[in-house]
Amino acid sequence: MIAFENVSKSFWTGKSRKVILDRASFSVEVGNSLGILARNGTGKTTIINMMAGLEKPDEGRVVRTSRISFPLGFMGGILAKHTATENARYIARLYGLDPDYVESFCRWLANIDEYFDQPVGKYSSGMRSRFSFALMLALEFDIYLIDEGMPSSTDVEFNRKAGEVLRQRLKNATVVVVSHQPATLEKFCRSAAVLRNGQLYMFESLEEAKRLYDYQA
Ligand SMILES: Nc1ncnc2c1ncn2[C@@H]1O[C@H](COP(=O)(O)OP(=O)(O)OP(=O)(O)O)[C@@H](O)[C@H]1O
Repeated sequence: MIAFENVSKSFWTGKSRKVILDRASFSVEVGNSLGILARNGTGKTTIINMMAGLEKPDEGRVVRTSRISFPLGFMGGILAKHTATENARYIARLYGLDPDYVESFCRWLANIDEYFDQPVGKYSSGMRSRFSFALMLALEFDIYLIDEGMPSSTDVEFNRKAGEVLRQRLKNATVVVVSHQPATLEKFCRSAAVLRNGQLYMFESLEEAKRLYDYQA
């Protein structure tokens, strides 16, 4: 579970205060995948980062009682001067997993051939995003955090394999997806929420959430 208790978060823009959350309380339960609809620039990444523990609220607290992933595509734990092999094995040890399994899973999914043994700093952006996505799926989490859907990969084989692995994972895991597009949420989520004026409004279904989201358009 991830619970936001009276969480406030805002940024000073140089001219005014941009409010992301204003004393907001809500929770994400394991087993109930949640899609959050929010317009661009209203705080999607900030909320996902607070769920992951990468950013702190100004006030209130975020309680996390499950194994929560880093956000999909987050490269913060991957060192550019090390190879994918070294990164995968190091992160496997940090999470108490078998390094051989994590390395071979990432080799299979990321589809970057001999570059797997080159420093990550030499990768194209597509290779980096495939590797970070493979790494996230190799680790076992209760809740996966996804910012704006799947990575936009042009690698057809990767998209097919990654989509299949994600579908398998979601039989047992929960996902939180933030997006400005309802269509992105349809694939993953059971319930939905709308971020609006510093509050997160929760709904049982995406259809209900879309009504509030459309209303403000
Ligand atoms: N560290 C920061 N300092 C100042 N302003 C920030 C900071 N981080 C984010 N912001 C501002 O807060 C707002 C929300 O940012 P955030 O990246 O969470 O939004 P988003 O909905 O994910 O945006 P996008 O859809 O464009 O990626 C934006 O106006 C952004 O400029």
